[in-house]
Amino acid sequence: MGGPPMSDGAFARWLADRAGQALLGLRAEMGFADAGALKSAGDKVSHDLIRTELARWRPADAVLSEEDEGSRLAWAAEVSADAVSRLTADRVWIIDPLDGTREFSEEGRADWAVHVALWARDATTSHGLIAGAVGLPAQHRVLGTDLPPAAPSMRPETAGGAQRVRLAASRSRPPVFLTDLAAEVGAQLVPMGSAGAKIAAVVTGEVDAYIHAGGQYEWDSAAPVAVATATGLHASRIDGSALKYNEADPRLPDLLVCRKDLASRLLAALQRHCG
Ligand SMILES: Nc1ncnc2c1ncn2[C@@H]1O[C@H](COP(=O)(O)O)[C@@H](OP(=O)(O)O)[C@H]1O
Ligand SMILES: [Mg+2]
Repeated sequence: MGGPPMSDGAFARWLADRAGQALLGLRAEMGFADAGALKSAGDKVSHDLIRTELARWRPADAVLSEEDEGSRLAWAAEVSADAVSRLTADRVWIIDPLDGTREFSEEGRADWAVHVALWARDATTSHGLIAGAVGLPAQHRVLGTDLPPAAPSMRPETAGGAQRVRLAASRSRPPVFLTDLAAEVGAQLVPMGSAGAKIAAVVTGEVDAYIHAGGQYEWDSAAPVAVATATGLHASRIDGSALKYNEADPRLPDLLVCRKDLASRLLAALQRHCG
């Protein structure tokens, strides 16, 4: 029996795909009658699988996973063994075993994802991420930095003028300022679950941008941001500053991911609405 792919990018893809297949199997086995039970089982099955494979194939690396006990704590407050090791480690896997847990539990929805990213101390990128994969099991695809998709091109303008910007946002917790911002820039809001699914939709050109504010953690965006930047997209905080990963405090409450040609226009609008 062969082992998993050796390069970190191909390994991230392999892991995201394996976890995604397990999650599809769980949906088929449990059905949708008990959403709470399906969500809990999904988080656990995917986390356990990824944790086990990382321990087996990358034993020297540290891990930050949404589903680890104490993962949301800032390191300075209450120190768990994992929090200490990841802050001194040279390589840290940042994992969201099931992003869009709510959508995973709703029959027919495909906007949920598995996130596997690798942060490295000696990375030359501003975010520090050197590999990542976003599994979209119900869409039967995995996007990864090992084979980054081509950057989406600008859409042709209509005869009557510029196309409306399609702006993805949370279905359940969109930023309070977003309706006003969308009206100002003439954007159409596209509600969608999962940060990974929304960033994947920007990568594939199904939408033009994703804006989030009001709360999120590093694992919600690490893997999809690694793929987005490998593809040549803009990814930053909503004030334009760099996204940083493997910080002592894992909260990373806001971000903008979009085509590069839209970045200055959207950052200027963000400055007016929440600067
Ligand atoms: N205000 C907030 N505070 C904390 N996490 C948030 C948040 N808004 C969104 N998120 C997290 O970001 C991910 C995408 O959210 P959404 O689908 O609403 O866009 C979800 O991850 P999980 O599904 O992994 O919990 C969700 O929990
Ligand atoms: Mg998440």
